[in-house]
Amino acid sequence: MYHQSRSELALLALYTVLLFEIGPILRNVTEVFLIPGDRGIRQSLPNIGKGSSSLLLTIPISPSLTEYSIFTGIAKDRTHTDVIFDTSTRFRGSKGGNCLRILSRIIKFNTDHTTICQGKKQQVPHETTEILRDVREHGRQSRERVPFSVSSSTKLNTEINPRYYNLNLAERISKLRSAVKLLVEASEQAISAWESDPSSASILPGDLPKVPSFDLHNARQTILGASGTCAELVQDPQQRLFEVSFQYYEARALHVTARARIAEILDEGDKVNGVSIDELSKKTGIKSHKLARVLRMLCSAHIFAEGSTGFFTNNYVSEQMLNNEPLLAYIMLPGGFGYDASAKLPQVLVDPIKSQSESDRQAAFQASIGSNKTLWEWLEEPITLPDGTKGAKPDLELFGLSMVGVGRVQGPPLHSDYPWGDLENATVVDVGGGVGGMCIDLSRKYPNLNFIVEDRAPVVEQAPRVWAKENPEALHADRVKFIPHDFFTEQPVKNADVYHLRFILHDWPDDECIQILSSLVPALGPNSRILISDQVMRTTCGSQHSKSAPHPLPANYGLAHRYLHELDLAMLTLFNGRERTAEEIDTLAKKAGLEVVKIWECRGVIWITELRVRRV
Ligand SMILES: C[S@@+](CC[C@H](N)C(=O)[O-])C[C@H]1O[C@@H](n2cnc3c(N)ncnc32)[C@H](O)[C@@H]1O
Repeated sequence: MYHQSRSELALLALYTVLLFEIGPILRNVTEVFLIPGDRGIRQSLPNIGKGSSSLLLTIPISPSLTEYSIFTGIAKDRTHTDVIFDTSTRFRGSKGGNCLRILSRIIKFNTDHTTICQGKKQQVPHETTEILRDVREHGRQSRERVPFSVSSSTKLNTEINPRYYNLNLAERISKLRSAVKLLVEASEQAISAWESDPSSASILPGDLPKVPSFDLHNARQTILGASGTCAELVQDPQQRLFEVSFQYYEARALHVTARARIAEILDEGDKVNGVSIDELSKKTGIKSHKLARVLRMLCSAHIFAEGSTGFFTNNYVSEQMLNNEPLLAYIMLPGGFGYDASAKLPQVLVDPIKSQSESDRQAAFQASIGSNKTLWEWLEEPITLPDGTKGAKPDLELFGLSMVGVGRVQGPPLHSDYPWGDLENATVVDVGGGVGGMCIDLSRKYPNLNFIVEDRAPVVEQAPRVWAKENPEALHADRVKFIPHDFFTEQPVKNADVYHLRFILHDWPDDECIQILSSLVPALGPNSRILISDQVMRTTCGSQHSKSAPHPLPANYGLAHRYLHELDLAMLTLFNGRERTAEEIDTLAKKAGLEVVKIWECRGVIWITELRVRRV
């Protein structure tokens, strides 16, 4: 009786407080902590405040007003959005449980989602155990932190401090529902695109990727973006940070398997039951349990499959590595000098001189090789071969081949989504065109176009051999010429219809890009255009130059944009270069006397930005 009246008294006080003082705040409550016992709350509070939880207010069930004011005093210093209940030791028997139930009615939260939080090393008092049991009897989890639920009718608070945006549960729920809806709708779109064109659903190893229909492309972007948004909302945020921090091991695992040619070994073995890890170990020389762990990491990332324990097969993703040297080269490229350079990036970014530098001789790459040579100079440096003679660095060949690999995968949308066909028998000058990878593909698709491939002398020297294999007709019909040319000097081919630069500007800092573009200007005729084939960076904030992803996805489709950021940081690491936004390209263009007239959004990661002489 005594305890009953004390608890009722406490509840009355609490009810008054809830109604007049904290009622409005409770709309933002995202988590509830149940702190067992007076001593417990003192021990727990500091931990809660410093740890993972968030705390706005303590609401002691204890009738002790002194204690109450201590707790609210602490709470007032914090600007979080949780509630702590102090189930005082004064509540005995099952009264604590009753209090909890009554409270749940008053503030309309569901005790299913009450967080039970205990202070460190604290002994659970008898009555707390009863509360826990009481909670459990109602089909709840106990002693575990469970998110506090807000009814779906709860209105979103759009006026919350953005700092605590992610703590607003109502917003989180609404976002998750919208992301799942997008995921379902976009998946149906992808399925119907696959059903109307089954060849769009798969790609055979070695085939050029098919350019997807616009519907399928949009659906893919949305599915990836929505998956990322769902993961962000449901995953433990601290665990997510750990995961990203260690993510480079996924890349390392892929490099190991590409180097060891695992896909090919699996393809030669038993495709139904899989190849045993012992056999893989024998063929690669990598100790079996070590290789198994590397492979299992990739299986969990949906690359390779382990059908039964210790037996591996290729899957739809890993089989793309079969007999595809250019693709393998591009996969392995970031695993060598690129990876070594990336290890220096954190250090270089805080170096007072190097961090401020925009020079392509002061990037992380130079810190990793211990000299100020550019990547191009370093690649061309001869090395001493095992027989004592001088020869080319293996990285040089790998780089050349990898450009073919990336071009094959990312090129097709560039061929389809720019109106090359309207140019009829135009001349395309490929500036820094390598051996002409882009032009080879265009020459096959548009037989009326003519090409001039320009690059540094040692590169263009290799080009005729490549064309003789890839498109001998174009070579014999004199549709292609090769000119050694340094793109920092004036363009020798005048009045061409197209000056094309693929994967060029992103390799260079701004000043060099302005110089490259300025060197083209004197050659431009009235109908000349410059086409830049590079990634056009979009941020999560969106841009007036490209369509934003549907709400609630990040404007740039988040996860779908991941590779673009990876490349952007690779360019920073290797050259102090960058992948640029439309606004940044426009700024460079203007400084060179040009302007962006159109961004051609292509159905892939690279887009085409069209520049013309600036109208004054
Ligand atoms: C990333 S690769 C791109 C190659 C080609 N555009 C493609 O898409 O496959 C950059 C190219 O720029 C060339 N390059 C670097 N510096 C150059 C310069 N000063 N003048 C001309 N080409 C240069 C390199 O030899 C290399 O072929």
